[in-house]
Amino acid sequence: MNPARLPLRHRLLLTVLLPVTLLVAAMAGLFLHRGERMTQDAIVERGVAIVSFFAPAAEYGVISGNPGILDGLLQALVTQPDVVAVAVYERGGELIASHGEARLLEPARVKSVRQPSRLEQRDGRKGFAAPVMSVPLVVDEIGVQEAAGVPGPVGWVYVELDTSELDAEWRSTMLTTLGLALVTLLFAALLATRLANQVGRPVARLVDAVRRMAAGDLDVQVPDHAGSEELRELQLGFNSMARSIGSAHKLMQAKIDEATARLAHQALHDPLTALPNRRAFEQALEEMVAASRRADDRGALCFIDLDHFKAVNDTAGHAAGDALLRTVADLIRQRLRAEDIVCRIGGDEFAMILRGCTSADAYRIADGLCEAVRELRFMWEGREFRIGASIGFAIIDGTMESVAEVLHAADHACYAVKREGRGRVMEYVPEPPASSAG
Ligand SMILES: Nc1nc2c(ncn2[C@@H]2O[C@H](COP(=O)(O)OP(=O)(O)OP(=O)(O)O)[C@@H](O)[C@H]2O)c(=O)[nH]1
Repeated sequence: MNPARLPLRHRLLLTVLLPVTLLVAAMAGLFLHRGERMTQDAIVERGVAIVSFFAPAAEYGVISGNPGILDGLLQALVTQPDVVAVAVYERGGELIASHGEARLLEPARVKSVRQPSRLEQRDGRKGFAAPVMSVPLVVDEIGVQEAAGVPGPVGWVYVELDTSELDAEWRSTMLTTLGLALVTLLFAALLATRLANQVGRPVARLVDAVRRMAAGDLDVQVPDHAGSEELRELQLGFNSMARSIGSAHKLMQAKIDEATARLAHQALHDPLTALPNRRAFEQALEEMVAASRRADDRGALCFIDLDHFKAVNDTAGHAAGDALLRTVADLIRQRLRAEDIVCRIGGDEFAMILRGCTSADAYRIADGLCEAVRELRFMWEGREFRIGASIGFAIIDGTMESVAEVLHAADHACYAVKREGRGRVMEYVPEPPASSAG
């Protein structure tokens, strides 16, 4: 596991807890180890001290072989709080006197002892033994003095101590130490968790918010109440930055939507008259023709070509021609029903798609328009201009195969009006099929 890949919160926890745990464990271990050694050493020292004192004191009793002499000494020893058994052996290994119940006593081992020492320890007890040495005296011309040479032991003493109370005390000290170490670790863990939460959580939320922003969620905000002032500033800064980016994005999106709508409108409308253009006209006509073939939906396509429009352009200029085109567009628009469509399909050419009408209806509407254009008095810089309109129409009733056929029919009718003198309305009449020569 690579610690660098851990989340920040876990890394903070690890950084604080690992050294603290190691330190507490090392301190507790050292304390327990040294404490135990010192306690055991003190007990051994005491046991050795007791047998060291006991051996010379028992010398006379051992040499005399009289247990009665040793009795008082043994009684005094067992009154010591931790001394539970004492025993005295003579040179041959025979037990001379004893007191208390010795559990670890092995006479053979006692007799092998050459100096005060610990023999055995088990079940909360420790056994100590020491040789009883007798220093023989010689009487010479100087007086009474110790004989030369190393004498052998004349007997042995044995003392057994009960250390269970000390052991229990030591166990309790050990448990207290371990408990303290545990409490210290828990406290450290609590502080580390708080620290990790105070720093790690806000940072994790910020990271998450940045990711959501990158994924397109620009309304994202983070809570701004982190414990540390620097983090709080970071949170507030992020929120204000996110708000700015969000509103800039919304503004930009609104402009894009507006531009897109404008482009879409421009693509389908004539800039001069604001009427639907040729493209929109073709779409509308396709729908109308499809509807007429699908259902019994009748309509009419009218082509309007202005008469003598060029004269206005030539006499009063292009601006006048433009103004006149706008006037005529308004005129046609005002005369149409809501369900009808009027488009500018060329220079001075307009087209109307009339829905749900018969041939008579279409004629009436077109004728009314023709009359209105004829009546129009267009004024430009104090001069009056008059124009006319030639209108040809074709009925859309599902009998024609295609849009092209309908277009051709209306155009044909309009051309016929132009040819026959302008200024009126004519319906397209299909030519009768050529009769077969009889
Ligand atoms: N002002 C203006 N003139 C245009 C525009 N588009 C085309 N024209 C002009 O409109 C005229 C149309 O020509 P015609 O239809 O032959 O002119 P007309 O006098 O109506 O002829 P008839 O239809 O035979 O009566 C041309 O002179 C074009 O230059 C435009 O957007 N603005």
